[in-house]
Amino acid sequence: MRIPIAAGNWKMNKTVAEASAYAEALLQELDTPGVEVIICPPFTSLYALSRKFAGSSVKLGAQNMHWELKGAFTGEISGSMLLELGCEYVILGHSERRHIFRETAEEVGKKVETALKLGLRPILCVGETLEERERGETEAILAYQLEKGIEGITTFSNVESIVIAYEPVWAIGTGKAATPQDAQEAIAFVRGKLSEQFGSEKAQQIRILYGGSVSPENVGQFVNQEDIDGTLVGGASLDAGKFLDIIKETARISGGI
Ligand SMILES: O=C[C@H](O)COP(=O)(O)O
Repeated sequence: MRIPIAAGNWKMNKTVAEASAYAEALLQELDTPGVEVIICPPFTSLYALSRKFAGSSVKLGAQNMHWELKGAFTGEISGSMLLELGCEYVILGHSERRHIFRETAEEVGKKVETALKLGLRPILCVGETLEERERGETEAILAYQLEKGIEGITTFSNVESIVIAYEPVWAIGTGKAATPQDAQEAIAFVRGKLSEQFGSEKAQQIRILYGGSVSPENVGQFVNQEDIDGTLVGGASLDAGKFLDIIKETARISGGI
């Protein structure tokens, strides 16, 4: 049984004061034991939120990290620094990192490898652009990003701790979500690739999320799909009330595991 996830990626939003107020509002209302809730704030709010969420079921994630543990990498943050701040998860290879900051698939793979070695759980994002989809290249892109993302981890036994997020680039922040059928198809393809790499038993344990214009209104349709184990939410996670609705709907559709 794969426990569903509702993960909020705040991107570059919220000051420490705003993040703390959000955490208080979330904790006051949160009562959904069947869903794993993850908040990924900017680095600057991680320490404050780790204190707020201590003793609660809410998990903390970062939005990026470097593949090296320390050194002359101005402006970067290491996985061990994230662990010290109480992070359990780290988003890697988000499309904004790949497209705006030109992160390569190989670099993402190095980060995934380091995260798993440290015991940090990667949320590895994969997804095609609109042009790639229109050219019929969706599966080729997913296969490539996945292959490079996981190629360093075949020797590790904790591969099931990885989470994959399928985020079609054209659906991110546009209000135009993928159809649940298209998302299911892409995610089933990803699970098939994981199965080829790690065997079907491991692949069945790995959670795969959908991300891209998820809202309280459409989340149920995604979580209802056979291979979709939750959502990675951007814009709608910035409002504690909306994110709570997404968590509740995820719990309701998943049958309150
Ligand atoms: O990581 C989250 C995604 O980029 C989705 O963002 P969005 O929900 O604002 O479309």
